[in-house]
Amino acid sequence: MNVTTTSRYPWENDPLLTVENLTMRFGGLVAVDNLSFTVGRGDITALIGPNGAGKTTVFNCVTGFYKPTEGRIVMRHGPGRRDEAVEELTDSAARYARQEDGAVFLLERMPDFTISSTAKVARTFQNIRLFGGMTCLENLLVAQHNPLMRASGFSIAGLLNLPSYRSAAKEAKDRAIYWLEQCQLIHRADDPAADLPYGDQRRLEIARAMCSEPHLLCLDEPAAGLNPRESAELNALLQFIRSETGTSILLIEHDMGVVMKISDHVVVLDYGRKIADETADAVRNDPKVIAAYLGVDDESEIDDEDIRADLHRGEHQAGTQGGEA
Ligand SMILES: Nc1ncnc2c1ncn2[C@@H]1O[C@H](COP(=O)(O)OP(=O)(O)OP(=O)(O)O)[C@@H](O)[C@H]1O
Repeated sequence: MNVTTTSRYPWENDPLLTVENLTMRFGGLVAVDNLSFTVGRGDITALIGPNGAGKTTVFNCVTGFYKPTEGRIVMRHGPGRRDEAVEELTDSAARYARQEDGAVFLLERMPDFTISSTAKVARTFQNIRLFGGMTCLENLLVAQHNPLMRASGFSIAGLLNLPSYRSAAKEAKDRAIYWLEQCQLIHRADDPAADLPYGDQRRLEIARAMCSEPHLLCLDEPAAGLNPRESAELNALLQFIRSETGTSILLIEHDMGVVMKISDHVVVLDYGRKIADETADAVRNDPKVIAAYLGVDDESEIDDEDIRADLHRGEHQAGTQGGEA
């Protein structure tokens, strides 16, 4: 049975991911300090903060690259909070539990490859990690290696080219072509990934992640190094992904033009701690956020036009986003 609660924020009523009291220490350094936040189902949630605030460390914990020092990271398939199922799972030794209409996962217990294949969390990296010598199409087919291996019966059906394998292989290719089209890269399908301009490589990484049909897409600075036209194309692509596939997006981004235009919800970190957790509108006017970006301790001393202007980039368009209360 799902417990229904009504919260001030829509993302708390239908959470896809909850990060609960997450702490990550590296020796004496506390990179993430007792952090809790929620990613709403179908939302674009941004994680922002100054350099070294702990954003990538949070991604690495969510995607299983790091095992958190403390804390719980819950992923839910299917609607609702599923509080009872989450507590039962926590009390057991299991990593995940399936229900009739969904499943709950404790990501801190799962190895990284099952977080992507079973919990359906995909990610891109701050530094592009494509197979440069493979074509764009091949990069997208490699991303679907797991379902293809299953369909091949781990060799026999594939070797004999049985109908079940042929149909899985066709589906994988169709999916790859679909995402190349959506990312405006279909004309580069047979070119080596390394030959693509930087902005195209960033979109190819997103296409590759989408081929695994994730419920949650984690993007680490997808707008880094993009020119204004490419940033606008990225905004359109992320909004398309949300509206057409329902995939939720968790975004680390320094480009406030991207963050403020498309985010339903913004979480702000500073020195590993959460200092704001609000709609984009509320965050851009928050003195604590402006102070963190300026690196000043006394909020009353803030009067920096550049930071204010940066946080207000995209304000007009943000007002049109449905998720922003
Ligand atoms: N593997 C590691 N070992 C030791 N310290 C680490 C490790 N990974 C991150 N850190 C430290 O943790 C802190 C947070 O780093 P993190 O990369 O998460 O910040 P960030 O907010 O993503 O920064 P940026 O915006 O510059 O990418 C930093 O002080 C960093 O040096």
